[in-house]
Amino acid sequence: MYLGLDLGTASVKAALFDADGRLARTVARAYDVRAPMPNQAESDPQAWWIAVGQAVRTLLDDDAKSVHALGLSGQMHGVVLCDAEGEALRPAILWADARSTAELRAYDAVPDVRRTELRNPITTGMAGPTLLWLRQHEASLYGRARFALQPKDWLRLRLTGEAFAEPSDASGTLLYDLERDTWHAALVEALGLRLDLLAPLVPSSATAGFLSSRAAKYLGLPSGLPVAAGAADTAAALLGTGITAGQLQLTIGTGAQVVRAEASLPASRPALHVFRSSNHEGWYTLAAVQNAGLALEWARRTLHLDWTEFYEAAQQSEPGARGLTFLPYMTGDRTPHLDPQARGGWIGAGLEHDASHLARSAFEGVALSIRDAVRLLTSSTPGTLRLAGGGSLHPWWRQLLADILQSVLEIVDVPVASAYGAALLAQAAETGRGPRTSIVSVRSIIEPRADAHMQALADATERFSAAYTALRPWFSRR
Ligand SMILES: Nc1ncnc2c1ncn2[C@@H]1O[C@H](COP(=O)(O)OP(=O)(O)O)[C@@H](O)[C@H]1O
Ligand SMILES: O=C(CO)[C@@H](O)[C@H](O)COP(=O)(O)O
Repeated sequence: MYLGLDLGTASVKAALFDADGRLARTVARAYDVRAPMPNQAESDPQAWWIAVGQAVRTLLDDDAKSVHALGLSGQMHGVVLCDAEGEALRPAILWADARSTAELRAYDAVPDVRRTELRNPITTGMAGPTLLWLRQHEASLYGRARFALQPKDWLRLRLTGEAFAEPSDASGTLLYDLERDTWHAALVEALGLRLDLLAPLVPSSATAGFLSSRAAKYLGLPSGLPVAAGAADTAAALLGTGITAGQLQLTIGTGAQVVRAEASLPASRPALHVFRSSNHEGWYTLAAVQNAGLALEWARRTLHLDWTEFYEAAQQSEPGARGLTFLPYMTGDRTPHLDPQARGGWIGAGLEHDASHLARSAFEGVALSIRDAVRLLTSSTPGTLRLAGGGSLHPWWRQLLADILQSVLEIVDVPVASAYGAALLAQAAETGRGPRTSIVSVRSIIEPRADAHMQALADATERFSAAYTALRPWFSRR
């Protein structure tokens, strides 16, 4: 058996797969994302550690002795500032954090050629700008830290006692040279950041340490098991769902990611990311929707509804939510607007609206934001997208997505694609043979409808775009 651990933004997913790639069981444990100040998003790594322990111990049952190796995947871009043993010096600063707006200017001073080698827009929430913020605002912690790690690399340090990074997460830090496929030492130096904070790089499918006796006891596993370097959650999901060059995937979790796997290193395009995949040679272009499950969760909590009630309320409203618009930009927007100052909320509420319209417009707003990302990535309406992620499971929501995207959605039979990708990397690390091809198959297909309610959705689309355009100057003055 192979254990895949996906350290997501909202929860950790632990999943056990047999050597043929069949899912045996999966367990999730949630933790909090906090905003101590406006524009911030943090999580406590100790809460991650507790959730990992609970999830793995619950998952294992009697299978502990049959586990051959572990692999990790995790939320991208964030920073855990820690000591040599992985003791976090402060809460992790996450991808959804926009505190580093002023620090983005430091990248302007870097010669263009180096910026091009990053192949990515300069945005808040990425490790580079976050480290610039930490150097400026928490200089003593910054000076004292031994490592600045991405979340799953921090988890691996806690599991093995060794610190490593790997290309799929490192390429999402704005400190990585996509052309030479290594840390961008010259850029790190030009920014005045500490290169020694970045861990040595190994391939995603390499063994990057062995389970320490302390961690083994904590998880209920044998000590000495190989732990694969693993991959960023999006890269792991691509491996898990078996997407190949040219195919498109939509993952919906806390954020949503629209991804096209690429056979060669793509040129950079405004408001789109280019990251390394988990293969030795492979990349993907990513349109990043900053607020998906995160915005729905916010709306649901604000309306004091549980998920079942939230879906029921939304289905009681007519399409278009009787003219109500919801902007989901709770933590700013990446694709397409690259606007960390943007914010969310309901616009156009009148006495004719009730909770059902508020709920329906929240789902429509998130779907329309995903539509914007899809359009920017593909410049058209894509025929088919493969769907993954814990925020994409409800049948009514899937149909609404297909209708708003006007694309066919393929539903695969592995609910935890990133954890599956992590387990495939664990198997590759143990066998030394490179990741096996995913065995997932398409279980069902959601066809977009083209009936009467499409006019209401078309009107909602127009209102949604106009609302952001009208509000952009107001957001920038906030
Ligand atoms: N029934 C649901 N419908 C839509 N979104 C949901 C539902 N339940 C949870 N979510 C949202 O989906 C996200 C969890 O999905 P998951 O793939 O586990 O995310 P992550 O990898 O970010 O932890 C959370 O942001 C949560 O608010
Ligand atoms: O920000 C990105 C990609 O740019 C995400 O891949 C994050 O890593 C969040 O993932 P989820 O927690 O939403 O799955």
